[in-house]
Order: sequence, then structure tokens, then C-alpha cells
Amino acid sequence: RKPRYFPPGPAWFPILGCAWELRRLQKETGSLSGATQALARRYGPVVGARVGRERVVFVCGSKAIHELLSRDELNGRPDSDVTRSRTGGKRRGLLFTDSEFLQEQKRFVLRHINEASFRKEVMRESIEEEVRSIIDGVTRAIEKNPVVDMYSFFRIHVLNAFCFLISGQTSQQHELSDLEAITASFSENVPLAGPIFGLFPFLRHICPDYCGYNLHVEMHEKILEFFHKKVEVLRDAASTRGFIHAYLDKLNLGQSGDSFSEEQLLAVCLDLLIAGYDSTCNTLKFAFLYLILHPDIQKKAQEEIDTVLQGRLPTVEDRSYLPYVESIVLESIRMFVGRSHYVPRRATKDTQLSGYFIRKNTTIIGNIRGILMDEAAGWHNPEDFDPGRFMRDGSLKISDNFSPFGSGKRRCVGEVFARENMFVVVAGLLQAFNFETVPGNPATVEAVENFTPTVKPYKTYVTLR
Ligand code: HEM
Repeated sequence: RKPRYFPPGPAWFPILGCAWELRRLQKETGSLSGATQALARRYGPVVGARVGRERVVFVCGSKAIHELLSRDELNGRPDSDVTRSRTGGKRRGLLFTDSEFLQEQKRFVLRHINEASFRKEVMRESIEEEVRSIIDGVTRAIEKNPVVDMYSFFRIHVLNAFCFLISGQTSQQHELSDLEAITASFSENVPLAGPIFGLFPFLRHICPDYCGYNLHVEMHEKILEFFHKKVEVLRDAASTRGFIHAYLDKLNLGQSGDSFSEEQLLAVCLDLLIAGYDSTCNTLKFAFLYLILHPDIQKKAQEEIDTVLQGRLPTVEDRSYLPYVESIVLESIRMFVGRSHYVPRRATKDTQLSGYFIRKNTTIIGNIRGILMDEAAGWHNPEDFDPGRFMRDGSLKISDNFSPFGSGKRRCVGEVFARENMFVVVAGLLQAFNFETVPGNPATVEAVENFTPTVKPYKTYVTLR
């Protein structure tokens, strides 16, 4: 039954709740975030719904989203068959854990990937080395054919940088190919809205194939198995100062808290990959699509790069000297993540949100459109790709409303890594090449939804500058 003072929303039908209506709106608008925004237009910025057997609140207005992101009692994550079956039936990892367990693990991960001297020195060199290798790869490809699928280069680059972050060493080609095959299959087959057994958990016992249970478990097991092998190889190797060694050292010291274990290490690696890989690759896919559609923006960035770098390759330290390139990265992030939702939250106790009653364990989903793609949130012509909106008087100016990585305790742990990585790729490629639409086959922005938002595949006509 609908609790009293629950937010207004569509009718709750037996068994399905309003799953059918949500599905219909998703088809009509082309995305789940479009569907929840359509509901918000009908019922207001906070929408109460039942999806399958679960009570869900969709939060769409920017004021309500800021409230959601800042409140401790709305910081939990759902605990369900879907979230547990990712990690062997237990609550593990970062994405779907909460309370003290999460805080202890997140502190360790953040310290390692954002602050450790390892990251600053070695990681940056690795990112820069990687960009040199993309430039070589694209140069070789265009000698044969100037029409290139840039996404295939981003995928390998991002995986390489990610594996370096995790393991502290360069990966073998066959390892990267294995992981690329697994992640490609994951992105295509694991729907953003979650598998059907999330709505009707009993189906996993009756028809585990049809309801997506077997595929869901298999996909996650393959990734965990990949990291298990990586840990076994690294266990006896000399220290690499990568994340896995840092975690094993912590376990070996015997002073780690209760939340630390080898199972948890694998689950953290899984979550870093799931949260970081698709988002970084797809942001780059959006970036280069908009760059070929806006030669003026490309030219302006190239002029900045040429003036500041005078022919030398870009490094992570150049971010503050190339504000326009940085603004292209930020605008591409807005275009990507502004078509999505924050990771679902759970109310950890009975509480209120925007004056509505939210019962303990209700799932709450913030729609990022409401905060990054809405005139009401201060974005003029939000559908237009305009890096200039992040510039004022030749310097970078980031509005307080720009929170593509979330905020508060659940803020993204990969923000620095992602932003540095994407900056060097965009700057390095724009320095080396011109990107144009393929003659006779112009690209268009057609957003689609896989595991994360993306655009339909496109090719680029690439020439050396
Ligand atoms: C363009 C790149 C990226 C974007 C736009 C992005 C965005 C986000 C967002 C919106 C959240 C949810 C915050 C919330 O629920 O309030 C999140 C969480 C997270 N991100 Fe990222 N992310 C990116 C890259 C990365 C990378 C590269 C990594 C890992 C190396 C990563 C790891 C995580 C993790 C582990 C979480 C869960 C944090 C938690 O639940 O407390 N992300 N990210």
C-alpha cells in the first residue's frame, strides 16, 4: 500500500506497480531518464512509484536533488537479489554497500587512487604514454584508411589506463583483449534499468535464463575471475605500488578492519571497472562526435593547444594552461552524464524529502537531467554542445550546479583519474589530428541507452595536422 504522505505518482497496479507505464515512457522518450522526467512533468519534481514490488522515489528537480545528495539518511544503497548476486550473494564492493563498511573501504580506495604518490608520478606518466600510443595507432590506421572508428581506440586506451591503476603494471595484450570482450558484452547486455528478476525476484528460481538472472551472474563472475587471476599473479610478484598490492599489504599487516578481505578486494576492482570504464569511454565518444559536428570548437581548441604547448605533447599538468580544452571535457561529461541517473540510493531510516514521507528502505533515484540539462537549473540551451558555458574572461568558471560526479559521501571516487585521463586524450588527439564527418555519411547525435548513455556508432574522417 502507498504510505501516507508518499510523493504523488502513477497508479500502482497489482504485481507490476507502474513498471508498464515506465517502460512505455522509456520507449517514447528514448531513455529511462527521459521517462522519469516525463513523470516529473506530470506529478512534480519528486515522484512516488512502485516498480514491481519495490517502492521507488524519482527525484528530478534541482533543489530536491541537492537535498537528496546532501542528506546522510538518504546515502544508503539498495540491498537486493540483483545487487548481491553481483558479488557471490554477499554485500561487497563500493557501489552497493553503505554505512561504516563503505566509509572504511572508500577512504582506502580514495587515498590510494587520488592521493598516493604512486598516482601522481607513475600514473600520470602511464596516462601520457598511453596517449602517445593512441596517436601512433591512429596515425598507422589512417595511412591505410582515413575513415576511423575512434571508439575502438578509446576502449583499449581506457582499459589500459584502468588496469595500470589497479595493478601498477602494463598489461599484456591478451589480458586487455579478454577484458575488452567481457566489458563489451557487459555494456550491451546489462540494461541500465536492471534485469527483469530485479522486479520479480521469484523468477530467478522459475526461469533464470529468461529473467536475466543467469546472464547477470555470469557477466559479473567473468569480471571477478579476471581480477582473481590478476591478484594471484601479483601476489608473488615484486611490489608494483598498484592498488592490488596496496590492498594485499593492508591484509598482510593483519591490522585491517573487518571490512577488508580478499573477496572484498575483488568486488572493489569489479566496481571500479563497472563505474569507471563505460562512463569514461562514452564521454570520449560524445566528445569526439560533438567535435566533428563543431569544427569551430575544434579549431579554437587547436589554437589554444598550439599557442601554449608550442609543439610538445600535453601532460596532465597542462590542464590549468588549456582551459578551453578542459571546458570541452566538462561539456562532454555534461552531455554524457546529463542523460542519466545517479546510482540508486536507499533511505536508511524513516525520513522526509521535500516535505514528503519516505519510509526506511525506499529506493530513491536522482535524475541528473534535472540538474545538468535543464534551463531551470541555469543551463541556457542545455541540449547544445557549448564548452564556452564553462569559460569566463578566458578562464575556467565552473557553476555550483555542475555536479556530474555526485557530491557528499557517495561522490565518485574516480573523478580525478577520469578528468586527467580524458583531458590528455582530447588535448593529444586534437594536437595531432583534424576530425571531420565522413564525406557522404554525416554523423548525427542519436543518443541510445546501453548500460550507460551513449550515441549510435559513428565513423570519423581523420587527417594529420
Ligand atoms: C566520465 C567519467 C565518470 C563520471 C561522469 C562518473 C560519475 C559518477 C556518478 C554520477 C556517480 C554516482 C554518485 C552518486 O550516486 O551520488 C559515481 C559513482 C562512482 N564512481 Fe564514477 N564517474 C566517472 C568515472 C569513474 C571512474 C574512472 C571510476 C573508477 C576508477 C569511478 C568510480 C566510481 C565509484 C566506485 C562510484 C561509487 C561511489 C559510491 O557509491 O560511494 N567513476 N560516478
